[in-house]
Amino acid sequence: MRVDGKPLRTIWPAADESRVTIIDQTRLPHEFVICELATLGDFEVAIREMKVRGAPLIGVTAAYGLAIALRDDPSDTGLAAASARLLATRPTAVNLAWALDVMRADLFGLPIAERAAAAFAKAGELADLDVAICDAIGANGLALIAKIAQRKGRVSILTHCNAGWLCAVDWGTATAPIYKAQEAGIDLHVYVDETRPRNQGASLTAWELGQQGVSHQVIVDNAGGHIMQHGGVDLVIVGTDRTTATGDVCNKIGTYLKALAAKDNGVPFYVAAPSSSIDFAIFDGVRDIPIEERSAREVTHMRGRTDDGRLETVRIVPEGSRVANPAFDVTPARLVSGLITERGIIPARREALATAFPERLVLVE
Ligand SMILES: CSC[C@@H](O)[C@@H](O)C(=O)COP(=O)(O)O
Repeated sequence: MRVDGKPLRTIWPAADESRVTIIDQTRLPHEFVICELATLGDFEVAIREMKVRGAPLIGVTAAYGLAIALRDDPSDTGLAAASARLLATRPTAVNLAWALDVMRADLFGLPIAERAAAAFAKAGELADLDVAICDAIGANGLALIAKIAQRKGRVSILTHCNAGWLCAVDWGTATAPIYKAQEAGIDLHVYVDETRPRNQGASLTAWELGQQGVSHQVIVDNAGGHIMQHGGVDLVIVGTDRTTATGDVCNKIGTYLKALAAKDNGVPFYVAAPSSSIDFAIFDGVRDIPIEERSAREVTHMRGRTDDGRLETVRIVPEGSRVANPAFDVTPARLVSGLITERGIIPARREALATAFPERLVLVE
């Protein structure tokens, strides 16, 4: 994608393999700041504090973090310890575990002296794979948008959180079909849920759609149902942090309410679901997906730029009020019209997932 007209990925390695560079997403949309990650600790902080966030990007970042850690200790113990530290940074998006599993499977059989270089190369492969997957999701999702465009002309899409190129390495998951439709000349409008408490919609999705020149409006999280009732939304596309073997979808808190509103209003609700987000070991998302509980401060405080240009954080909740801050919720498969995967659009059903991704099936049940 492009920032100020220049092509960019969200993460890129230094030529000497000593570090990687990321966009610090906690500074957007007010400041565009890049920073370097050179130690395992840097990677842990970047993921935990959400300088990088979004399921696919967390996975790729962890892969690079493992590669950097192996430069100091490439032994079996070093590999296991670094992997455990990275895995502990965030609990919900399964891409993190997936990327670390893929890395470990590749590295364990290798001579210790070769591991660090091999790990760096493998992390690069995972980054490229993510781009290819999102590109394919874009091509598959484009067909949905094109069909609506044929019927109606302008297509209005609602999205939640940031499942844009900032959540991945490039293209994004939910935004890939939107960017492909834009390239195809389809007239589009995107409603962007602000996505409290961290405002990934208002701060990140709106910023990136603006950079790409896509028509959009930020709406408060409670507005989507109203707009759907009045025929304003043709299609909902969201991302996923973990898709179960049965097609339940865990995504940013508030996604479930949008799915309910979509169902009640006959609006198709699609989930852009890369295979790296599928957890074939989980069958009941509501019961079994670990939901990250984040700090109360994300709810009690808001950060923004004042009219005279200062960045300020202010309290919006009374002192003394307690806070709950679950970061994700689960949308049951019955509310999902379809999963837009890199292998096509499939029903959110166990048989369809197993048929599309047979190599990912696990034997547990
Ligand atoms: C494709 S990444 C998942 C996204 O769909 C997004 O909605 C999301 O939940 C990201 O969560 P975040 O907490 O910002 O890492």
